[in-house]
Amino acid sequence: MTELSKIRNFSIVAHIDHGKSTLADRLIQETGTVAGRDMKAQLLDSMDIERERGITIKANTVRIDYKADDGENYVLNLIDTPGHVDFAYEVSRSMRAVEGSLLVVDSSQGVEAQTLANVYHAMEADHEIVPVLNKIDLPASDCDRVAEQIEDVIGIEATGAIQVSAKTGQGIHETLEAIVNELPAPTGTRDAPLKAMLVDSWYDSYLGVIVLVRIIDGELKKGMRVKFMSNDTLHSVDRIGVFRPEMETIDVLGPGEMGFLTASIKQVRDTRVGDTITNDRQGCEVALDGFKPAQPVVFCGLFPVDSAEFEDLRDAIDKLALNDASFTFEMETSAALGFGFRCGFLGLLHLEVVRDRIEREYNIELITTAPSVVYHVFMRDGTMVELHNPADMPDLTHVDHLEEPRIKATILVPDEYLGDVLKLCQDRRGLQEDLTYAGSRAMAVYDLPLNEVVFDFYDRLKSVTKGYASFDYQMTGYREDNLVKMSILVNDEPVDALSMMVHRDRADARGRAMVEKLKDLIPRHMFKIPIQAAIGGKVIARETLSALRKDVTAKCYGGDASRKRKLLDKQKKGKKKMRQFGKVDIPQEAFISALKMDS
Ligand SMILES: Nc1nc2c(ncn2[C@@H]2O[C@H](COP(=O)(O)OP(=O)(O)OP(=O)(O)O)[C@@H](O)[C@H]2O)c(=O)[nH]1
Repeated sequence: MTELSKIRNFSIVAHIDHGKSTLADRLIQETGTVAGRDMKAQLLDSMDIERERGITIKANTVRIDYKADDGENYVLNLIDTPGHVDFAYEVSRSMRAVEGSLLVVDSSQGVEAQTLANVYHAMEADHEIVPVLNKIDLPASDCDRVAEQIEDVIGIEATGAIQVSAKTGQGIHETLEAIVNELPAPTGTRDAPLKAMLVDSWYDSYLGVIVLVRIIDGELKKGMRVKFMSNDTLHSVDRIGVFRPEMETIDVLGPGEMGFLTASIKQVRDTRVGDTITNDRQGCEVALDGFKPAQPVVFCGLFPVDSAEFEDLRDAIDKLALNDASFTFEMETSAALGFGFRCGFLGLLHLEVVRDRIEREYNIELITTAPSVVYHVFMRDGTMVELHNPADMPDLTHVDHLEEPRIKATILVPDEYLGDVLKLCQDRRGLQEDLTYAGSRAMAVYDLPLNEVVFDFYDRLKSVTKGYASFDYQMTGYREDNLVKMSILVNDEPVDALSMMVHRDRADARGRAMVEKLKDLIPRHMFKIPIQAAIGGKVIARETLSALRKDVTAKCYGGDASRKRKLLDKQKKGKKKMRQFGKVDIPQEAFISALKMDS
């Protein structure tokens, strides 16, 4: 057990790619926590996908022993936090488990949108913040300019900021000294009942659920019976330990310390992040302020391309959910796509990560339907229903009005692209809230409907600014607007998987674009096929797919029966990849392509 005054708990906050993981690796390496030859790049990013995409998803932690220049031995607990907007919630909750942060800014780039978003989380958690200017080995590095920008935009003193190259190792020693000397030690009482914060949990196939904890007061020992205060469940602690970064079991964790416990817990869902863990008897009286659970904000349907793989998909989703309590799912059937699941995600990146993992780790090819946000539908009888799927829109005669989720988006962009960014935001029904300048960069703050952002906003933003813009958002609440459900009818039959919610003013343009696209995607049949977009009973756009006149067997001059059969068989095979709608076959790719909003 370590004395409180010798413990420092901290996180690193940074914009994506500014070098957070590289710096963490260096700190670990410099202190000899991992022998040089065991060092692989990006030690803390554990999942393959994280490594490939270079993004950190699951919060992780590592305990570092450091003998400081004052001759004392310190224990430094570094909590790793995800850097992407979708996981802002994980950032804010893990911040509450530590007392300080290193603010890492790439000195060749400067402050970006996620620098701001993440540093605000640190400030909200009352952190002491130590600024670190990274990548000073790069020729474009300009520490004075970036320090000034940090002072201007964030409002923290940065003239004396530590100058670091996580690549060459320069400034790493100074960083360790700053952690010891500038960050506060934790406080807590050893001879009090146990009070520990459940910081995170994940599923491990050997050990079951692993729970990351921060001890506030008291001691956590192996063999103890503990209570999770949110639901009064009791557990026997099998094992406790720390990450260095590999797991090492120890006997006791005291106040101020961070580590893990296992207690034969079967599912991540049985643990609530932010919960308070205490003794089963005579525990602490007041629980820590609970955190609100993360709410999925983007929903979409996942269907197997090959309907025979539905059970495999169910299996994959069950397994993924073991480790990801923020992802929700329920079974869905669609006339067009068969059996699948309607799934809820924290954001688009989260959706992509889950979809990639299903395709890659479980080898199931998927059809993803259009992502939709959650609308609030206010009925005439005064009740409100949440609408997760446009196909479930109630009968309009019972609906009073609709509300849609809005976000506050912060975009940082070099001056020369500002015009394009403002236009993009305007096009997406954005309302400007603020526009300021820091050096040659502009910061625009917009109030936008989430619905206009989930699809391809980020891609468009990247492309109009050649990748120079950075973007971050937070949900702000719901607002009423003139929203309607647009249905698509093929040969006079409504096709549910293609219906979507749109703003009334945009409906005509969307409808037109959609029917034109479908006309290209649906093959011609023996008869004429009208393709229509409609709101309620009113058709707002229409195309007609002309009839196919040629009979495929016509070339066979009646004579050769086997050849004729072969041709018909071939035609039948081709049909398998289609879904029949009334009398019309719609190829599967039509569902995805038609919904893509490339303007
Ligand atoms: N030249 C130079 N490159 C660096 C330095 N530090 C990090 N990099 C590079 O910058 C890139 C991003 O570094 P990461 O450590 O992955 O960035 P990150 O902030 O952890 O990114 P996420 O984990 O995706 O949030 C990598 O290619 C690093 O090799 C540095 O001091 N100098």
